[in-house]
Amino acid sequence: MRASLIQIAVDPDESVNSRRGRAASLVAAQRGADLVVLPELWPVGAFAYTAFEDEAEPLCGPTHEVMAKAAADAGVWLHAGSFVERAEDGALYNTTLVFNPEGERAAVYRKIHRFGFDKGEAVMMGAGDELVTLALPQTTLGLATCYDLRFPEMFRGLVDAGAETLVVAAGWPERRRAHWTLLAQARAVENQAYVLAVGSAGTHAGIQQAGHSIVVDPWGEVLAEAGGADEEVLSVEFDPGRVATTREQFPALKDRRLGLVPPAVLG
Ligand SMILES: O=C(O)CCC(=O)C(=O)O
Repeated sequence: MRASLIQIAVDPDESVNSRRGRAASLVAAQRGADLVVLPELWPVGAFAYTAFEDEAEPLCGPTHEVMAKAAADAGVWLHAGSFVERAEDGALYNTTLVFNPEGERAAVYRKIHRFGFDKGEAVMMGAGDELVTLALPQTTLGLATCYDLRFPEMFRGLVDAGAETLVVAAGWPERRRAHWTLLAQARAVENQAYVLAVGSAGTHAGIQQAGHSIVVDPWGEVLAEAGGADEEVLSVEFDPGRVATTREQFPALKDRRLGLVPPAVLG
């Protein structure tokens, strides 16, 4: 199976429309790949909070339209990163769309863990509450967005639902790049799954992006990593069958102890 991770640059000098067109061209150039993945909130920028309201789109808005066509033109499964969705009730969500090679929408995932503690996305957006997996012919994807990477229980939930390839679309800051790499490898090792983690490039809203998109195999080995924080397409061939063989040969997931008794409260 071949995947292309598009580590697109999010630059405030480029309009959202222009970046949409450029993203579509980058996707089109990946014909021959099985799966193409874009990062989190690439149309507007993950930290461009002041633009969220103005650039919010309905589910079937311009990003949906352009990405559906790009998937069909390239004939690929397209994980179109995420965009700022305005739901029918007016609430904003950090929403991921996946399209099949015919350009039909195959999955929608609303980011579950919102970043920012008491500001930014955490107060501006609603939280998704549904885990999303998607069966492709070669592997079952489990969908996650950026800050979700810090929550191992979410990934276990995805694995319990059948995920073999965990896709993380991010706008991860350079300041915490070491966490990005470490957590991507940890999620792969503990779940004996592939991790395809794509970040964005450039600097927006004063936040330098980490780039360094990374693909990790079910043994925790790094199969491919972007060279830095510039725009880059990271292409990788991987064997989805290695998830099953790794889980058979080193069956640690079978040794989980669920439902442990909580510690007694003393005194
Ligand atoms: O957890 C982090 O360090 C980064 C998370 C983040 O930037 C996001 O979710 O947008």
